[in-house]
Amino acid sequence: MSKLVSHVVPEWLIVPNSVIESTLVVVLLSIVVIALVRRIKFVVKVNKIPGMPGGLSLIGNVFTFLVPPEEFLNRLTGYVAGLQSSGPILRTWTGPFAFCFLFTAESFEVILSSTKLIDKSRHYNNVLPWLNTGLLTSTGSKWVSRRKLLTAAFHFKILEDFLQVFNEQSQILIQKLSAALKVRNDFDIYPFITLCTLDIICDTAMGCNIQAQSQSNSEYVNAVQSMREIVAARLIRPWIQPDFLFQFSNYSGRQKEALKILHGFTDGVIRKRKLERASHSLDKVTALTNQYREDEFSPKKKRLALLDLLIDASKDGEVLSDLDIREEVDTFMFAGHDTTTTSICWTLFLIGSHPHVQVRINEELDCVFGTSDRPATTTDLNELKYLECCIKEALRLYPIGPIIARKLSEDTVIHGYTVPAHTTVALMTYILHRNPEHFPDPELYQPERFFEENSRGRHPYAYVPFSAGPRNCIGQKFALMEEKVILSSILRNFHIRALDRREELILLNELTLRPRDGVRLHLTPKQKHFKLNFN
Ligand code: HEM
Repeated sequence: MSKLVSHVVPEWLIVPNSVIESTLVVVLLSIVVIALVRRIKFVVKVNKIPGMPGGLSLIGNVFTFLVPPEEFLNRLTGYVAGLQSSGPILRTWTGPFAFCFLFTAESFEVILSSTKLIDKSRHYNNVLPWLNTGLLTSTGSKWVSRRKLLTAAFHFKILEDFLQVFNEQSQILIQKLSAALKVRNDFDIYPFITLCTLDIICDTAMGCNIQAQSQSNSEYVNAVQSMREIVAARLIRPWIQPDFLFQFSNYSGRQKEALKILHGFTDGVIRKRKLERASHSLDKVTALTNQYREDEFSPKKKRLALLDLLIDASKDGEVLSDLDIREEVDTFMFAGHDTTTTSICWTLFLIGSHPHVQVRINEELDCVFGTSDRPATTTDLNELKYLECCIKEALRLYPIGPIIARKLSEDTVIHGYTVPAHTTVALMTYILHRNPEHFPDPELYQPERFFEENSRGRHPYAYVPFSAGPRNCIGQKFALMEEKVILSSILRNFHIRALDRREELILLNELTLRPRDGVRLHLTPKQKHFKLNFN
């Protein structure tokens, strides 16, 4: 063989095996040394930042936070808030991963206003099997182009179109609550609101009516619920976060089943919508917006859905494939219903715990609607200013995303400390919103804080329930509009009283910050032409 080679390759080009081997060893060693030096430099840089006490070498503060789910948020926020006096930024290690907790408006501004620091942390990976890299999870040029495209979908003209859905579904909700009242006056309102917002998001995102409020046991509704639970479970159980370990857990099979239903459903809706559009020769968004038409899922006239905009923008697969469309529709399904449900429930709980706030809302509702039971118009919603302050103040005390996490793509100076690239920064909105400098007596529920005259001069990053900057919540106007319609419908029909006290509630930071045992309310139907006065 070597004779054969020597015929083909000149003698001087043949390198002895020993030289190849030693070169390989040198190259490998150099790679290891470079990686080691980089790692040491990284650790030294991170450790210059004021750290959390009690960390162990190699595993850091992992055990500090290894607590049952219902204790996690309390433990974390209690710990970080208690250490605020040691500095405006706090570093910890969980295993090999460096974390910095941020809780000041100034540090939030550094991260959130940046157009470069847009990478989500690895904690978001748990939703990838469902959402793939849609708007919530994507980064780089993909996120930039999708954000531009999808911003059009939240144009106020399109939102006005959705008002009809918000009103229709709120009406069904009132019927469901009235029916429930025939059995008992106190109950957990959470499941009622969940099904209502699920119906709304299906209709507005996909243009189909799944009638979750009427058939709460539908396959799709159950699959959404399953995924919600699985993603939440992975968030608080680090050992099932890596996919190769997750596949051995009990959740894996359940996730496969749920995804089959969820993706199958979205695929089906996209296919049918495309066929419909082809048969109607509807390829322009404007044509669709102006032309309401029959929908196979519902006998009623239908309006434009977010899906239509995506199909339109897809340019027959040139710009977006069916898979691209699906990941965005799924993202809206995920980001657009649990969030509003939780926010509505917290607002109801806080209004129901503060009778004087409810009296003021009733006065506003009387002023706007009188005794009429007509649906809400855009003008009505603009006039519900006090109700809006109630929603905002609830989001201050209970931000739906109490922690937002980013992975730094470059070294970043925060409060004079250089936080190196690859560190995860955890923005603690829950603590930020309780800073007495911005919100005196921070634990009090005072919607008046958000009156224009009281908000003037407040740091622009002191209140960020929808995040802020280029990666803020794309659905915030949608959310506020939907919440105002649902809340005003409930409060026009019922007087509410919260049955639990705030200090008794156990908070769970799953996908959203929610009370573990729901929101128990006592509902009393309002008499027509009879004004309730609780002074
Ligand atoms: C009260 C209701 C809501 C709250 C409090 C809320 C809050 C947030 C927050 C804090 C973020 C940033 C998350 C992060 O950076 O990790 C976000 C992003 C997002 N939200 Fe919302 N959200 C709400 C409702 C909605 C609705 C109704 C939709 C859609 C219909 C929606 C769609 C999205 C999307 C797609 C993103 C990702 C945006 C991007 O990265 O460009 N959200 N939301």
